[in-house]
Amino acid sequence: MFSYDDALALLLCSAPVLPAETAAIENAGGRYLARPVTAAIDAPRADVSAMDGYALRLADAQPGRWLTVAGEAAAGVPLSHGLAQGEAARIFTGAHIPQGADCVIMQEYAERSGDRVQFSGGFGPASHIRRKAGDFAKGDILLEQGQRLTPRAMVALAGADLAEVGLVRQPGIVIISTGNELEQPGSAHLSPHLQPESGSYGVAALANTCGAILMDRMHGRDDLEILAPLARSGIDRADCVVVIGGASVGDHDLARPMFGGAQMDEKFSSVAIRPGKPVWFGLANGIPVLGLPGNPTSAMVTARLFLAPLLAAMQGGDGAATTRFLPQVLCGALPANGSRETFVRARSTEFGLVPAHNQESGAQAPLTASDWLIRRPIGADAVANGAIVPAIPF
Ligand SMILES: Nc1nc2c(c(=O)[nH]1)N[C@H]1C(S)=C(S)[C@@H](COP(=O)(O)OP(=O)(O)OC[C@H]3O[C@@H](n4cnc5c(N)ncnc54)[C@H](O)[C@@H]3O)O[C@H]1N2
Ligand code: MOO
Repeated sequence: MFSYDDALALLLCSAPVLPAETAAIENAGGRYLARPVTAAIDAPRADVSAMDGYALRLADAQPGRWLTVAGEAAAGVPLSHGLAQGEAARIFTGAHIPQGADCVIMQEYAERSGDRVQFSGGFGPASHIRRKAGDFAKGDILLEQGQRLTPRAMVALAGADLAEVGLVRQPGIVIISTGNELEQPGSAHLSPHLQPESGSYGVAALANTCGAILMDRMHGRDDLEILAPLARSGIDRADCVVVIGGASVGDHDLARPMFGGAQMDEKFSSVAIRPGKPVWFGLANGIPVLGLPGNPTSAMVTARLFLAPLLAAMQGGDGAATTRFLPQVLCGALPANGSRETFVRARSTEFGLVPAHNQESGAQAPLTASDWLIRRPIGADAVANGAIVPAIPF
């Protein structure tokens, strides 16, 4: 059996990176950069005011000294001339600093009388001037290749004055669920032997947050003659295929046999984790195929542990970074761990992470509130309330 770290490393080094394309920045949010982003302009473009007030020479600024207001500078509408000694310009946030001025005094300190102004304070130390290129300079690399365009990064991208950007193509995924007992949500009530196929809905939503596009969701009964064509259709169309269920060792577990017609290069099957031990991964005709255990909690945990990094890596991102465990405060206690690494479902609160009472791998309800996974190493000692534990958002 593989350890989680070894299985993840195998998956990441065999993940094919998809080709690049150019896209309008409107559609770039959440996607991965195929090339670094270089600023086309300075920001700010010139020295600009950070406040509404008056621009002047600091040497002229003394309490009670009247200066002549020589005009107005607003954002986008600069003063057409420089400032002479003894002059001030009315200025607004974002306006270019007039030539000759070296500070801005906030209007709260100003007393205005006709075209004269004097100040009661505000003479420093802040000059309230944002310097030309103080944020970034033309030619600076603002975003690296492989970086994901977060909402925050989108500001810098647009601020760099770029209309288009080089991105890695989004992976199209096909999800295949298996099982005679499963029926589309909304129909399971028709028979006591049916239950809703829930796993694919969670996995599809997770894949979506990872930048993938759901091409198709297919379901097949536990019959190789039904499942093999679904597998074929998946690897013929998709960049990545996810199979849910049929991963274990039972007579009806056909997730791997269904790819029998393809050239299957299996990288791992069975990982020493709980939940999710039967998770498996391989390349079928070169297409990544991830097999998730059918139990809904197991499917979601393994999707988070393997599908999220896989999709990041396929988009040229840092797959390992998606599962970087962070120190978190435990709110509650956890027992000693056994011979498989355990990923405990927990809920974040202001006091720390509270483990869910129900840690069953077949559970569905605890998933609604469990927004973190706590990692428990093999053989770990029991931990008490307040301990620092490694965890990732779930
Ligand atoms: N003899 C052994 N039996 C089992 C082992 C083992 O090592 N030896 N492993 C257990 C573990 S761990 C898991 S996890 C399960 C997972 O097995 P499968 O991937 O084959 O899952 P299924 O048997 O297809 O289904 C398990 C369970 O989950 C329900 N299910 C399946 N798919 C979905 C779906 N898309 N949506 C909602 N629910 C789903 C299914 O109805 C079953 O109840 O195997 C253990 N057995
Ligand atoms: O993945 Mo199974 O997770 O332990 O029920």
